[in-house]
Amino acid sequence: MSQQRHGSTSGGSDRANAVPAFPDLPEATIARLPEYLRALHNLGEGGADTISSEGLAAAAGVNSAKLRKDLSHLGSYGTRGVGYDIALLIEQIEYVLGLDQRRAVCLVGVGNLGHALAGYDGFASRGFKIVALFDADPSKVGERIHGLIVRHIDELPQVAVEETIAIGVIATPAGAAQAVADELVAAGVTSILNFAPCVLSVPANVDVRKVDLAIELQILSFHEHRKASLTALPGGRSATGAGNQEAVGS
Ligand SMILES: NC(=O)c1ccc[n+]([C@@H]2O[C@H](COP(=O)([O-])OP(=O)(O)OC[C@H]3O[C@@H](n4cnc5c(N)ncnc54)[C@H](O)[C@@H]3O)[C@@H](O)[C@H]2O)c1
Repeated sequence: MSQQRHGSTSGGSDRANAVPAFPDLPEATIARLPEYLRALHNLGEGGADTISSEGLAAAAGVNSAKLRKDLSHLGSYGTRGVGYDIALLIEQIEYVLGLDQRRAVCLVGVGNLGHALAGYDGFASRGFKIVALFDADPSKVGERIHGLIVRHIDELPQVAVEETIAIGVIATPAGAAQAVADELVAAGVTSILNFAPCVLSVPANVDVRKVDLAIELQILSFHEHRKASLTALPGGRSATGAGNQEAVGS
């Protein structure tokens, strides 16, 4: 779930040639771009310079026609018989996702989930640095987690300016999440990743994405239910093929 905003930018001259004036991308395409990026990095690290659309689609776990359509939105069509230039495509996707700029992240709520997120190396390796941790519980304030000291939530306005925090992650109980979102917005944060199981109300210029693993499990439960009902049909119809893969959160 998200409210997506598309800014406009002229970009540098090389990039302006590589990517059409800021592309207006379907939400589903935006959600798949990080999957393509991850697959491209893996392929590049494996020594490949180019990749066919079928190869990249298989590595990203999507259908190749969908991948070609997604990449055509970036003005990237590959070369017949050669495929896509991996380094160029990485540059194009990183540009569109804005990953060529450092984005400071803060985390609010340093409980069970917050501890795990604060210690996750995967953010830094993908260009996001958690620069501050906040909690309202005085017994947690001052605790050091992976080199960062937990600060009281009251320090958020000052730290948000000092660290130019762009993205706030909420890992508080649902009952506190709206108040925390309001504090993040008041501190100038315009993108929020919400792990709390609730809907946040935010101004139109603020983007929110929600992560809820329970919802993903409920969707898988639906598919289990559907498969069981198919095999229970007379004649025992059963699903075949490669199965469906969707990235969590897409
Ligand atoms: N999205 C998911 O898939 C997923 C998975 C697990 C947990 N969750 C959710 O994540 C949230 C955190 O779960 P948890 O198990 O870590 O909970 P927790 O109780 O261990 O931690 C919550 C932390 O938030 C802090 N907090 C409470 N109010 C605050 C406020 N106003 N300002 C700052 N900090 C505040 C608490 O002091 C505590 O440290 C819950 O909403 C939970 O439902 C989501």
